[in-house]
Amino acid sequence: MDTELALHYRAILEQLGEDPGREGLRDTPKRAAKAMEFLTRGYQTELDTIINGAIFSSDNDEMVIVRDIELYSLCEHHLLPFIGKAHVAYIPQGKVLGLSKIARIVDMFARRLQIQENLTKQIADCIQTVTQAAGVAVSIEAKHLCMMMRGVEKQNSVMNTSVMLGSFRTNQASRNEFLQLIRGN
Ligand SMILES: Nc1nc2c(ncn2[C@@H]2O[C@H](COP(=O)(O)OP(=O)(O)OP(=O)(O)O)[C@@H](O)[C@H]2O)c(=O)[nH]1
Ligand SMILES: [Zn+2]
Repeated sequence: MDTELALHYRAILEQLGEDPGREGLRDTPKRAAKAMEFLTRGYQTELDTIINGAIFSSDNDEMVIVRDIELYSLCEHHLLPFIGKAHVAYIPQGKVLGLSKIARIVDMFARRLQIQENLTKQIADCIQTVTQAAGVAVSIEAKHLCMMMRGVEKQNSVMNTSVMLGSFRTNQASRNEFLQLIRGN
């Protein structure tokens, strides 16, 4: 029994002039539905489940930075992928977060229909809420297939977005340190 999503994919194939009954396409509606559910699984993700209590007391108040977290998302305008890297930093204030949880938070928001600016802000706000950090900085660089495969067809442009919260907004030195670290200096 095909899911409703699979039936819609079947209708799309018909609209494209294809024969959904031909051998190569017979299971495609089912596969495409499964793939789309995977690519948007962030809608089903519960923050508490991914954090799983991995917040630890610490008196370290120096910047924690996780660089080069790869991300795959879908642009909400064309449902085409955008692909890139996120860099996340925070300045702890009594609590630190399990390392993998930062990447899990990135995925939770990336695996939804997004624009890059909102994705960046949602990650920053979430890390702030979870850690109660003195400051949070998130930077994302990504290439958008909707600009590469279609439309304006620019192959090399990269979009950079960033969000700074708390002391990253008010303290130029923290901001500069973050920007320097994400450039790999
Ligand atoms: N700011 C922002 N824009 C995005 C993002 N992803 C896609 N877009 C843009 O969303 C816009 C949608 O513009 P429209 O004119 O409605 O759509 P379109 O006719 O398909 O536009 P073209 O891509 O220029 O052909 C385009 O400029 C896309 O490049 C994103 O993450 N952030
Ligand atoms: Zn797009």
